[in-house]
Amino acid sequence: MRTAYTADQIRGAEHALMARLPEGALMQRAAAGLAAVCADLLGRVYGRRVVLLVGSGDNGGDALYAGERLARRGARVEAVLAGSKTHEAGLRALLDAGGRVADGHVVEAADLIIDGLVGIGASGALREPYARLAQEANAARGTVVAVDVPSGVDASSGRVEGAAVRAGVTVTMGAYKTGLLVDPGAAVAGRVELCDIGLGPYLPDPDVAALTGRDVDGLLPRPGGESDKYRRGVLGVAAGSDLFTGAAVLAVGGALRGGAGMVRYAGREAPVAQVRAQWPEAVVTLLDEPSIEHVGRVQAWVLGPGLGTDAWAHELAARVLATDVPVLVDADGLTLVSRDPGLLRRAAPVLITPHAGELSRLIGADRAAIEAARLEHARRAAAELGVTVLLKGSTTVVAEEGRPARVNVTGTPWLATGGTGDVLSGLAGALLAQGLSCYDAASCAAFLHGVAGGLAADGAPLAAADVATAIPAAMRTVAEAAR
Ligand SMILES: NC(=O)C1=CN([C@@H]2O[C@H](COP(=O)(O)OP(=O)(O)OC[C@H]3O[C@@H](n4cnc5c(N)ncnc54)[C@H](OP(=O)(O)O)[C@@H]3O)[C@@H](O)[C@H]2O)[C@@H](O)CC1
Ligand SMILES: [K+]
Repeated sequence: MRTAYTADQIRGAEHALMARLPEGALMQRAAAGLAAVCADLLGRVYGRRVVLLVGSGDNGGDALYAGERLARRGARVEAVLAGSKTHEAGLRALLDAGGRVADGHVVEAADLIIDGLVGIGASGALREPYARLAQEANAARGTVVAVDVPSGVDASSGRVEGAAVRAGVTVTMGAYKTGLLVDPGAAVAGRVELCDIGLGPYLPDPDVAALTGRDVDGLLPRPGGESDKYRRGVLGVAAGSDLFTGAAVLAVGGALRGGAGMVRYAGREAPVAQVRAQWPEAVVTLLDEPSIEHVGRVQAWVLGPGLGTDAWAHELAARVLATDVPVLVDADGLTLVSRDPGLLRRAAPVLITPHAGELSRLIGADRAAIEAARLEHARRAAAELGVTVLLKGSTTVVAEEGRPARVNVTGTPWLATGGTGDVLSGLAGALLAQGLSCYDAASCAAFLHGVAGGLAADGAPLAAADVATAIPAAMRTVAEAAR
């Protein structure tokens, strides 16, 4: 499990650790780690041009001391002093080692640029001249190494307001910051290298966590010798309509590949015909009425993909949500519950799987605001609606009250195509039916869906059905990662 922390949590741990160490020791550890990564990136250090972008706080101090170390190894190090003040001891150390303060534009010609403008002490959008320097670094040919977080990224949320450094590598001190795992911050952090400065024992419970393949493998249900199709978990799927038959086919496909013992599909004529034709494995019930009375027992439901939003669909949604088993609500199901929030008031667990637009209707927030602060809005929705939220998008986030939010780190931009969400719903539903909690089912499904998308795409476009087909291979991939 990769864990990450807010700026305040990091600061608290740093204070506790600093109290036990001589002054400046932590910054020296940070600088040593940073310089080592930079030296690796440069290959040969001697004679290479390194530019330090130095802000007024300790983030600039880290950059200056790392610059000192590189200067001692023969690099030509120049510091651009951007702040109203500068870490004095750090600057002296750099100058003593042969480094210089830059006069004029040096960023463009650098082999390596160290972004020490701001770290966890930043607030709000980058001011000038920081914002201009961030843009110069982004336009330069040299590798950009961010200290702690790329400047312009809010360390606690991943939020970016205005300009931000786009790093090739981020060397983060002591522990991951939440903003390095959540877009848009994650997208500009590049490869993240964790520099151990001894913070571990002082860290509190994490703010967010990201599952690894090993974690997912450990959580996935495995059939035992005495398993039969009923004991392995039966999933009900209420999806599809005469207009949208494909959503039903894709959700059932995701569910069948997700390891459910059996999938019961219930729907209207056209999707029933399609599901029957595509998936002889599914047990299909044609619904004359919006009722699930004759569907048979299930351990969980997927409700909503392609279901439509008419009175018939509303009635079916009400019946499904009136059961006492976990329900995953997606797509049209989300539209129905946003019109009739009372439907979500039930004792059994609910997992909702919105994208930003669907979430905006559910909690009355602006879509762009949700995209900019995904974690905050997913948490808000979980608290306000009393459900588990899987917010889809550039970084998929799983939020549930009282637990650290989970951030998904797998996936490919090729997954942004019609129908992949239906596959995800089927997969997550299958995991729910097998007994995983909403929290674990959502985070494992997001992880596997991302891996399956990568395998299916392999650098080229994919169709949603390919993702469902690739789910077993994704499960084998996480099993191999765990070995
Ligand atoms: N503590 C430790 O033990 C260790 C800490 N370490 C390192 O220290 C970093 C934290 O250092 P920090 O607390 O000094 O804050 P930091 O991120 O440098 O920025 C603060 C300065 O930025 C400025 N500023 C703020 N917002 C701004 C904006 N929008 N646009 C422009 N300027 C803005 C603000 O200036 P002011 O507003 O006062 O002019 C303020 O002075 C941390 O990320 C890690 O790298 C490591 O060495 C490990 C040990
Ligand atoms: K930085």
